[in-house]
Amino acid sequence: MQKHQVVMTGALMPPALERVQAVCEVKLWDQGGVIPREVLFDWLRDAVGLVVTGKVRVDDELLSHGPNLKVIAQSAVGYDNIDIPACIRHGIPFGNTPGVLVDATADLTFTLLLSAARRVHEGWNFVREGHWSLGKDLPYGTDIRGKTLGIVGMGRIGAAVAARARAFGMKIIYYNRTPRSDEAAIGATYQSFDSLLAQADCIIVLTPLSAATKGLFGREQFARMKPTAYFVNASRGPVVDTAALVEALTTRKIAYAALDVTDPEPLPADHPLLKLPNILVTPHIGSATTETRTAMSQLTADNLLAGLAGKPLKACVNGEVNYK
Ligand SMILES: NC(=O)c1ccc[n+]([C@@H]2O[C@H](COP(=O)([O-])OP(=O)(O)OC[C@H]3O[C@@H](n4cnc5c(N)ncnc54)[C@H](O)[C@@H]3O)[C@@H](O)[C@H]2O)c1
Ligand SMILES: O=C(O)[C@H](O)CO
Repeated sequence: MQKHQVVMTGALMPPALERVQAVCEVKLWDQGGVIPREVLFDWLRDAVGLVVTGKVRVDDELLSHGPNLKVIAQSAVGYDNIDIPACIRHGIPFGNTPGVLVDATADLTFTLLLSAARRVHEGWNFVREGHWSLGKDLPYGTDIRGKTLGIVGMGRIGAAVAARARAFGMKIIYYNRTPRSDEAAIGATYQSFDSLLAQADCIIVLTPLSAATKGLFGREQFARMKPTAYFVNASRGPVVDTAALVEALTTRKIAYAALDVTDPEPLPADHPLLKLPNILVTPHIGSATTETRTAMSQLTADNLLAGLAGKPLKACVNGEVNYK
């Protein structure tokens, strides 16, 4: 039986990769970094399937180099790098990985808040430098019990963060594109964006990146927050204006930031954010556990194989596409 020609811009986890390789001839970019665009264009010429991992921009230009593409599957829930209208124009279904990464990402997001509030990483650095007693170099942290948490983007991951925050005794308010009909079950109260900014002791951002959310947090928004506010971003870097965040942290418009995502990514070693004392940064590891990355890879393989068979994808973003 002739195998399907598939391009992968990075490896899926072994069990999923093996499933795909059993029925597909896979051209895999395994040299680290982002696959150069010219290489990708060349590889796409005969491909019927494309698996995207990492920062690959899928647009009209790319799709025009893959005239035989029947499906694109990305191992991530966020798809701000994919031009969905272009996929529809080219008649290509696009699949992502919602749901399976909710708990891992919510765990990491809440860990960022706790680590920042309790100065965990600073404590560790302090001990490694040979210190022990608290002094001016290791200020007290802050309690989160009884504090107001504002979640911006109350979707799947936002609701899972709310469940964790409830267990820690926080009061939860949220701002979303539309209020949720199940907010009583989530234990959160809808607020306007400005009201949330003014009331929250801690703010967690979990919206997708879109035209509406790019730069949602800028100078004006940081100025509206409490000077004691903790700010956590686990969505996408460009939802925050980085220069405005640096200024807000430097001038203590807000107290502290913890970021799993930044703009740019990766942050250059000499970036101003990394020089600040009141920040914690992790390298976009929200979903990075073995179990979750395996589940994401399996769902990506499911989407790919369904698309190659001309069947509806398990998780399809552009469900209205006419299957080739
Ligand atoms: N740090 C990581 O590793 C990591 C992991 C997974 C997801 N993410 C990011 O988290 C995002 C959310 O994932 P999810 O599965 O919870 O998605 P989701 O679609 O379930 O939730 C997103 C929520 O944001 C809301 N929203 C959209 N636009 C908005 C706007 N303009 N203003 C206010 N709210 C808005 C939506 O109504 C929805 O409730 C992803 O798109 C991705 O960018 C990051
Ligand atoms: O969107 C996602 O799934 C995460 O950011 C992993 O890339």
